[in-house]
Amino acid sequence: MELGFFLIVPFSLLICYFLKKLWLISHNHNQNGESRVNFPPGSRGLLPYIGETLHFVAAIYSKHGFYSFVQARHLRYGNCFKTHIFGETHVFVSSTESAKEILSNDLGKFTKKYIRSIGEVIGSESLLCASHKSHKLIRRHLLDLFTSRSNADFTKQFDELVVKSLSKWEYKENVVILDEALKMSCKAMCKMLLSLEDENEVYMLQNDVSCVCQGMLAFPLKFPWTAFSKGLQARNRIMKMLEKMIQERRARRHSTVIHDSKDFLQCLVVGRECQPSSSSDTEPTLTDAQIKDNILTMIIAGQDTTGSAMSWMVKYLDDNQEVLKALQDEIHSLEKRVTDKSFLTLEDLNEMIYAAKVVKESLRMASIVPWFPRIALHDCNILGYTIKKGWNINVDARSIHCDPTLYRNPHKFDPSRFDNEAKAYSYLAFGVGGRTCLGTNLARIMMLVFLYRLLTAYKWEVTDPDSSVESWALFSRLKTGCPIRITQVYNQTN
Ligand code: HEM
Repeated sequence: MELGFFLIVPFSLLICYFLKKLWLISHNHNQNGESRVNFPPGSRGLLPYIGETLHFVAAIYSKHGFYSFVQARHLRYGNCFKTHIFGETHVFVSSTESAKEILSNDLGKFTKKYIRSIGEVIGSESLLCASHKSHKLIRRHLLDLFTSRSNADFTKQFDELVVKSLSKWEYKENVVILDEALKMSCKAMCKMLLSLEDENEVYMLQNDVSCVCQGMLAFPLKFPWTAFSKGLQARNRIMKMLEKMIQERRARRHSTVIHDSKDFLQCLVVGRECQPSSSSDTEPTLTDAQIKDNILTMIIAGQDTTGSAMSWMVKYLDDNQEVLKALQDEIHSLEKRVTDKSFLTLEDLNEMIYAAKVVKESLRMASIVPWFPRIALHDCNILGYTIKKGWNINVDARSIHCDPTLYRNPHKFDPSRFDNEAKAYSYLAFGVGGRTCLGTNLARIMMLVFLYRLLTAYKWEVTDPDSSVESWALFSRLKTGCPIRITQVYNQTN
């Protein structure tokens, strides 16, 4: 009787298995129960909702960070694969053709999508989360602020700030580039957006922004001790501060006292009086909620990315002394021409031809924003595979940046590869299309000014070469933060 039972169970399971297979074949479905159309390769995991979520979370905590999850599957399946995480299907694509189709989005087949916790913490009116229609309006208003005049003002402001910050290193031996770069980029954003300069206020805002960033990545659990709740609380404090500032700006508008702060907030509050507007006169101005959410968005988008990029750049230069030498030669010859002036100008930066390539190559190698999330609005076909409406489709910028058919010897740090124009859609450090980074020029300015001042003020060497990445970070960040040992450079003028 017992033996019979032990034979019947596996036998029945076997029969069930074959029946299911027969059913799937007759109904034109594959083993996962999907219709036999050509879906991208990849695994949906063993359990329905969980899918490959646990693998993804394990990658987040690994030495190589969350991107290692994508990288492993890219190696296994190629330029297009699918996975199932947090109950949703995600497709990753990494060819220039697919990047063009998705990012240019000429046919309106895709839209941007962020997970719920991101939307709640950064705000539903943020450029990152707003509906297609609102996004267009907000983006047009913000674009008006990034003029050549504001770039020129920003160059001077940022240079002043870097000179001041670097002078404080004089009595230090060791400096962590990421910490210093985050402070500098946060101060720069506060000044440009809000004319906020008070050290304490900037410090408090930086802490709140960091809580918001952590909340954006956290599980949306609203208990007082969770990162998500802390992110929301920090957001509320920032919103209150911005509300107060907006009221002050409105009051100033009617006052007879002349104020010279023409920061971004002022321009957005006062509207087209301040802007040589390209947006039509009939276009609605932004609501307070839109202004507040997008000031917060710009602080986050501008601070963390640029801070991380600077620390990667210093690490790559330290790892590649011959590049550092060529860069030093360029900067020292420029230094001879600019020493008489107090601060760098945009024209000076335009002369930093090799340095600009160093910046570009650092951003390619680091791929600070490793993939760009979108969602398919209709069933469609990408690289010969069927993509279902509602699936997440991510353009894997990092794989494109490391594709040996696009970049020879892609893991070598070689700025001179940009002597020639890169192939269309192969360089995605700032994205492409209607969602391209608004701060591309600002980021370049910050990185060039920082390079110039670092190389002319100090000699340095990285003291911890570890290239592990931080586990829970919004953007790709070095875990060590890139610590350096510095010695001051004394030139003839000292
Ligand atoms: C090295 C520094 C930076 C990098 C690598 C970077 C990268 C990017 C990328 C890749 C995107 C597009 C993402 C997508 O298409 O899904 C983006 C969007 C954006 N970036 Fe940056 N960024 C940097 C600095 C800045 C700065 C300084 C600002 C300052 C305002 C800024 C503001 C924005 C905004 C507002 C968006 C959203 C644009 C939209 O959705 O229409 N970024 N950035």
